[in-house]
Amino acid sequence: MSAEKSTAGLAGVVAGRTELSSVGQEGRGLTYRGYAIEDLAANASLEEVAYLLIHGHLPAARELDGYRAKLKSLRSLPSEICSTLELIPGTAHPMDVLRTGCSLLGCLETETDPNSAADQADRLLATLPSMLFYWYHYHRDGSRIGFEAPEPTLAGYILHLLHGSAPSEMARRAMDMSLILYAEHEFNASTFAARITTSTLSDYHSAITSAIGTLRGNLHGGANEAAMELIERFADPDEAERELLGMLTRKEKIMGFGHRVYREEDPRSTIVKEVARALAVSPENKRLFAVSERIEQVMWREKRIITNLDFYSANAYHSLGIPTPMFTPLFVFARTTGWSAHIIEQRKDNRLIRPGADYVGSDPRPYVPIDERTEPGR
Ligand SMILES: CC(=O)SCCNC(=O)CCNC(=O)[C@H](O)C(C)(C)COP(=O)(O)OP(=O)(O)OC[C@H]1O[C@@H](n2cnc3c(N)ncnc32)[C@H](O)[C@@H]1OP(=O)(O)O
Ligand SMILES: O=C([O-])CC(=O)C(=O)O
Repeated sequence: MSAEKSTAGLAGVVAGRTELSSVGQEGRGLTYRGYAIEDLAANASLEEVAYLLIHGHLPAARELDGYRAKLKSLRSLPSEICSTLELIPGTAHPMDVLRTGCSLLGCLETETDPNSAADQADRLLATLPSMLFYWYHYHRDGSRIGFEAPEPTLAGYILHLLHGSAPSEMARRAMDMSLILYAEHEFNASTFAARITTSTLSDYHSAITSAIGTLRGNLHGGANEAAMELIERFADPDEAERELLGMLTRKEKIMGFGHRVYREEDPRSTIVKEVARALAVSPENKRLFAVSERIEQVMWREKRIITNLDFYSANAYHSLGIPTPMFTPLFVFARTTGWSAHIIEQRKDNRLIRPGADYVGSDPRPYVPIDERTEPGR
């Protein structure tokens, strides 16, 4: 591999320091502030993880109760946001809705104290699901939903607002686990975008708006939606195998596979695969799970490329009845915790992030007056 290819996309370049997560030490493994992702996913809730990331320690029972109550009290939207959500077309992508909603919240509740990022994070975490589902229901059937669902957790609130009724315990737990898995991941592209914006001394909402826009693309958060679209294309595992081989021959990218840091295993994929397996109860979801397993087998056999978190998350979300265009917004709800913690960390020891570039353009040349110029190719 040429030196140019090896560092293209900043691959392998260490761009700063963080206490928030360790990713892929020796090609595998993930910890949030030293706690293994396996332990957090099995035992914690998103609120515990959010508190850990943003405030620095796992909350004691009283702290957790207070934190949950605070988030619950912050769910209502200002009327200006509701009116704007009504104006955004129902055909917009939900990621664009969240990007706009976050930006508008920054206009209405502008951050003036850089030490208030944790409070800004609480408000945004609490309101992002309200924004998405207000917009969704308004454009689906004209209803203006309220925000008083009696759900103490973010996981329950998301499912309740989407479906309009209390979720099952199994669904609530699956959503909580998924949010934990998606919460934080070191210097991924969207987090780095948030840190770059923060490094200019910009405000909290600008940093998160940058991050949402960066997460939207298919090479990053958008991959969970693209993975679902792929899985749904195939009637059965044999068709999936045949078509996949063709895609690989044509050098097409298979969404939900590969990772910049993990080479042997994305530990979150192993966890979410079991969540997806448990949720795949209906014949239709069992079929989609079998198709997914075959795609995984073929990718490993042919290319030695692993599933990343996005692949089986797609199956899990589909089984939970979540519309595919809402998959990446769920990633936003979760990653807002990690982004916020990174904004706080960046501010603690800030220096403008501004890398250099190798100039590969023209040699110096004289300016040509406009009446002496010709159009290229003419
Ligand atoms: C939560 C997340 O954001 S995780 C990432 C989600 N994104 C996806 O799932 C999109 C699909 N995956 C990809 O495009 C890539 O694997 C990325 C963007 C995640 C990582 O990109 P990079 O680190 O630049 O890829 P990397 O250098 O490891 O690629 C090595 C080789 O494997 C190939 N490869 C990597 N991923 C895939 C894939 N999903 N499908 C097919 N081939 C792949 C590359 O094309 C490259 O082949 P080449 O050497 O012949 O050019
Ligand atoms: O770390 C990355 O490159 C992508 C990411 O956000 C994740 O895997 O959660």
